[in-house]
Amino acid sequence: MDIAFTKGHGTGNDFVLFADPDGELELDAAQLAALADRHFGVGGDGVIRAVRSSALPEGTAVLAEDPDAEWFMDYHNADGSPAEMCGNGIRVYGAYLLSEGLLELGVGETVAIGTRGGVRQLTRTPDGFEVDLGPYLVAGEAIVAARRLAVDRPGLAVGVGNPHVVVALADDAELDALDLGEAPVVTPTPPDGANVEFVVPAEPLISGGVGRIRMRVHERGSGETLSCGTGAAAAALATRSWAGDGAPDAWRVRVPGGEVGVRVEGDHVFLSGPAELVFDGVVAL
Ligand SMILES: N[C@@H](CCC[C@H](N)C(=O)O)C(=O)O
Repeated sequence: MDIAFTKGHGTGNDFVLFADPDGELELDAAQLAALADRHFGVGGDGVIRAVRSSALPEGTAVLAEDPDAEWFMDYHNADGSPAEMCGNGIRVYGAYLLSEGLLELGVGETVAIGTRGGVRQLTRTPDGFEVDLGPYLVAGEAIVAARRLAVDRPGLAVGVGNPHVVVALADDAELDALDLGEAPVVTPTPPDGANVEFVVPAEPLISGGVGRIRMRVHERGSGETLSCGTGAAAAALATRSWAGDGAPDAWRVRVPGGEVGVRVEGDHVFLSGPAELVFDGVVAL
């Protein structure tokens, strides 16, 4: 079977995207992992299928939540496992729908997109997209061990549609020394696994009313990546909660692949950043 794909990324978090509007291509986990394989396939941190919500069983709940959510982001990690949400992926998905002529959206306009985590509102901005990640939950403590981390550290569980555990480190040297080639061990084990973010404050933490942090991430199902949008939101939310009263609502999160913006409004958290399409091709599966 030949699949026409587009390769895209958001701050270096890269994806293989393909269109299957009517839900005719049900790829299994091994086929999805083969697409994402960096040696034997196209290569990516995840695979995104553009499919109409009406063509999927999950779409029933999505369309009940928002009948305007015509398109569903069918997201899978590099190992072929499904995930509820992808913050970088949904921006790249927006760019892909536009480039394929499947969506019309002017700057400042918003579209509803279905995901396994529910409907997300995606707004086109002059330099990319902003997504409303919805209501967040900062709750639950854990202990995290990682290679080259001298002592285990406390972690804070954050839910933004998908599960995260955020760990504060002392400084850049400690962050740079981490070996994320192996998954950090989180205790107690999260029932559905977790993405794990390690953060350090910038110096100063807050300038011009904006909080600034650096982050590295080990993603569930994908390993260490150059960026994770939902992870950046989780990292900003955790740092904001540690900072206490008076902490800013706006954050800039530096990741190995660039920088994204996070802002908190009420009980919702928003993520903004670029979305790049890099090349198209056809791959035989
Ligand atoms: N890179 C994504 C998150 C992708 C899903 C994640 N690995 C999970 O399993 O929850 C992002 O930008 O948010």
